[in-house]
Amino acid sequence: MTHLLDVRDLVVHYGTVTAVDGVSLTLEPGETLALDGPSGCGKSTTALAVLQLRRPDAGEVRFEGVELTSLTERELRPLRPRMQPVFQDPYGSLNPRHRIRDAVAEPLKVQGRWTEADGPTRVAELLDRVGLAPSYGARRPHELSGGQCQRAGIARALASDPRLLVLDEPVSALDPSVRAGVLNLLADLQDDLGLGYLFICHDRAVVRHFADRVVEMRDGRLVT
Ligand SMILES: Nc1ncnc2c1ncn2[C@@H]1O[C@H](COP(=O)(O)OP(=O)(O)OP(=O)(O)O)[C@@H](O)[C@H]1O
Repeated sequence: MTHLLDVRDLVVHYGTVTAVDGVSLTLEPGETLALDGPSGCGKSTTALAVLQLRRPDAGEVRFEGVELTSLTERELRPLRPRMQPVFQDPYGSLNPRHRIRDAVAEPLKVQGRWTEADGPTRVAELLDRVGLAPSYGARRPHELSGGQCQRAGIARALASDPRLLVLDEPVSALDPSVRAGVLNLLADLQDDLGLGYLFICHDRAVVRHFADRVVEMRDGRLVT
């Protein structure tokens, strides 16, 4: 059976520090797997290695059946849109000088899927899909609240038509009052689009509510 994501014996070193020490996990379409554990245990490094934003030192990452670690950057390029990150800091993931509509349009343009006839409509649809009124498209990130900005980041991720979202503490930096709204949005998107979520979070209540399965990490390893 081909999993959406199949990670085997992943190892990542930073110099003499072994941040990830033999992590194996699988994820199916439409499923949320939470990665929980204390600060410094290697959760973010696992996320980066899955996305091939940090190339692992050993192990395999199969995404939709394709083994990524042996691919060159050039070979990875067509696959990258299908696995999108959403990071903790909503402002950090958007260029502060770009209007929201341009940030959401950029993946479409880079991937050759932009036309003047259809592109603006697609951007408006994506903003609507994440609960942002069209007028937000003209704003820049600092003119949005943290929750609105995270929604814009999610719209930008969706512009690539991903199958997998790697969500690294996506609501931890948000005001508690807006967290539930963003989590509900993520749940709706998963229902509609069948996205797989690798969800990094150390808030037990959120994990219990949101995840289908939870794996716990300690000192670079999964504990069972
Ligand atoms: N760029 C880096 N260079 C050197 N060491 C790093 C780097 N990034 C992380 N580390 C180290 O690797 C280990 C795992 O860090 P990582 O950020 O993956 O953990 P984490 O579980 O995501 O922590 P947090 O919840 O605090 O984000 C830690 O010991 C950390 O100090």
